[in-house]
Amino acid sequence: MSLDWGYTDDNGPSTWAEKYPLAAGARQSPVDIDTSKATSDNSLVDREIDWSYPSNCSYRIVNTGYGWRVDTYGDDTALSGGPLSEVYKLEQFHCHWGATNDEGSEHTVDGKSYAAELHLVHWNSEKYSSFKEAASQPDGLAVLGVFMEIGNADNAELEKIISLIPKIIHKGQDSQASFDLDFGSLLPESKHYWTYLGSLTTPPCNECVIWTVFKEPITISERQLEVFRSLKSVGEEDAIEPEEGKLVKNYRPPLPLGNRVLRECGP
Ligand SMILES: O=C(O)Cc1ccc(OCc2ccccc2)cc1
Ligand SMILES: [Zn+2]
Repeated sequence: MSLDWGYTDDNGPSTWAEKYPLAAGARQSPVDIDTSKATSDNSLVDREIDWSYPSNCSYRIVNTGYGWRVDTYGDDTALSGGPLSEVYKLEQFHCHWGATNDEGSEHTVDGKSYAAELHLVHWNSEKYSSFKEAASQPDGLAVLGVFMEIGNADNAELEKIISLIPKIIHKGQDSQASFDLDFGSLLPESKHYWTYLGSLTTPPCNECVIWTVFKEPITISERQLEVFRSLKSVGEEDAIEPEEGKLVKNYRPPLPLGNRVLRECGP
């Protein structure tokens, strides 16, 4: 069964616009962050970006066929300040990675890729009544992008998620877990970031995202990244060779920033 879209040569990012016309828009993500083009903006400093996530929450981790995704039940979550005019709720978070460690992030910085990129997806619950409705609005979603670089030590918070991946190797599998996830540990210490108006980085590529990409990466170990790459893009019932269907890459390369403003907060 051929997928509508994916990351292989015949259904990858260069083909998406055929079935998802928004993918050819002028406000697409990701972008290469050309640091020489970033402009400082005091309003970003005056209203520091702020988040609050519960320390203990129940989660569902699912293999979407394009990677793992943790669905949160965002009741007592909140993201505000910085480039945001309203309060946004956390809907889900997921990750993008590559086949080798010299690629994998979606955003790049002066042409440099990181090994992976974590996305925490929030929706504007002050203005809209659902995630779905928000995803059709220009200020509907706020995604925090966190670069991940290879380090010697395992990332302890990510390990709680990684320990569940063997239960969701095939597309469509999910696992319910209630673990004490400290989101703060999934974010870098520094709150310095770049921000710009963009889109979903996967079809339907809606141009509904206010992006905040942190400057400081977090670390992940090579072993942990290999666990991500062990996920499969096909269901358990799809009879394929063991090595086939492995999700070794699920990132979209950068699109032109065009005449969009790229702002930064912090050096
Ligand atoms: O990759 C990203 O972080 C962007 C992104 C964020 C949320 C997301 O949700 C799936 C989805 C959103 C709207 C409509 C259909 C599907 C899909 C992509
Ligand atoms: Zn993403």
